[in-house]
Amino acid sequence: MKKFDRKLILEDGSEYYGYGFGSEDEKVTEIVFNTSPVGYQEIISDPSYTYQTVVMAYPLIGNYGIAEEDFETETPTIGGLVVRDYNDQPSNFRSKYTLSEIMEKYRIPGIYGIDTRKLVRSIRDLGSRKVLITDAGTLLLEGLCKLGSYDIPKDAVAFVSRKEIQQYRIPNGKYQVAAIDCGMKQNIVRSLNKRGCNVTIFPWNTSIEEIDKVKPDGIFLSNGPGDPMDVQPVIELVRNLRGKYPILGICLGHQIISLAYGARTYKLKFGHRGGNHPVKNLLTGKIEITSQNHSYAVDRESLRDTQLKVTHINLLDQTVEGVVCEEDKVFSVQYHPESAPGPQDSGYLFEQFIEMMEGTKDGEKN
Ligand SMILES: NC(=O)CC[C@H](N)C(=O)O
Repeated sequence: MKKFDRKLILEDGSEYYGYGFGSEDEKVTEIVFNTSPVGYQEIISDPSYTYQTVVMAYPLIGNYGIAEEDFETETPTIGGLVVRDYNDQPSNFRSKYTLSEIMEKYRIPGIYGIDTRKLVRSIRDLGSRKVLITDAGTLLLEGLCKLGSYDIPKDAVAFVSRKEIQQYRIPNGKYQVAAIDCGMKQNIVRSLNKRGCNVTIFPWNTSIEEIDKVKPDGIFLSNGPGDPMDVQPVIELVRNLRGKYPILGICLGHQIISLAYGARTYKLKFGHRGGNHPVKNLLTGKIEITSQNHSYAVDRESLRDTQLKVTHINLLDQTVEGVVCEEDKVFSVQYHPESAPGPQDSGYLFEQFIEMMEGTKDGEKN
């Protein structure tokens, strides 16, 4: 048997030996798991995974390679990737690179040959926690010291957000959407463009004056990494924008909206990451199968004293998955209607946003 050359050390002292792929960097990150059977390219390039190492519960990863058109961001920033079996010989006519090549390019360490069933169970039992990905020869004590002395940075949104305004215009675009980039996935831009929206993307710390200048029909608040409480400037921005424009928020954007209206957020034990989470739409009674990727959730009790109403709940653990303030034309969801690959049940939320913008265009603006 080939000799192990890399390993994971977790805060509880457990070690998992395997083989390296991607970059050989040593890193401390937070360990989480994702249960989607496909979508590893979108996962490694989703900015929401900044400073996190993802364990893929599905055992075979890499087999369809990497396609130029499928990146969620130009520069992937995920912390690391852990898989059971890595396939370095993709078979797919769209594939341009192997997963390992891209992970090497963006300095993302990978490890394969790991008992991912055991590791996922340990994350479920003990929760998400810090992990060191390192050479197989690193001593356990040395690794534990590194884990203990390193705090995961809180600047993830500032790190991944665009530094300049960027436009994505389409021929005959009917609506102008101003998007606040906290780590925005490209498929959200594609989803809006496809439905007739020009999108102007602003850095996370933009001012309301800058946004007003483009005369938007609606505001979009993006997904993004880290704790929503760490992005106070965006929470403040939403307090000023609400009531002035229709607003749609996704994931981090949903948490930011809830905080702006006075609700609270909290960290889940190990979060929700996968492509088959059932969510109930309380307004229609329908159930959607959704794609999810989050560690934090909005506290349901804390919404009571706000202007927000719960619109969606997760049927696995009853957590809040969507809210609305009808008066202000503000709504948001914790999951991903733009998901690709993934269930398409929730695409109607973009149509709902467009209807709100259409209503406002007709002179209903508050
Ligand atoms: N995908 C996201 O936007 C994630 C939001 C937030 N960082 C969380 O983990 O809950």
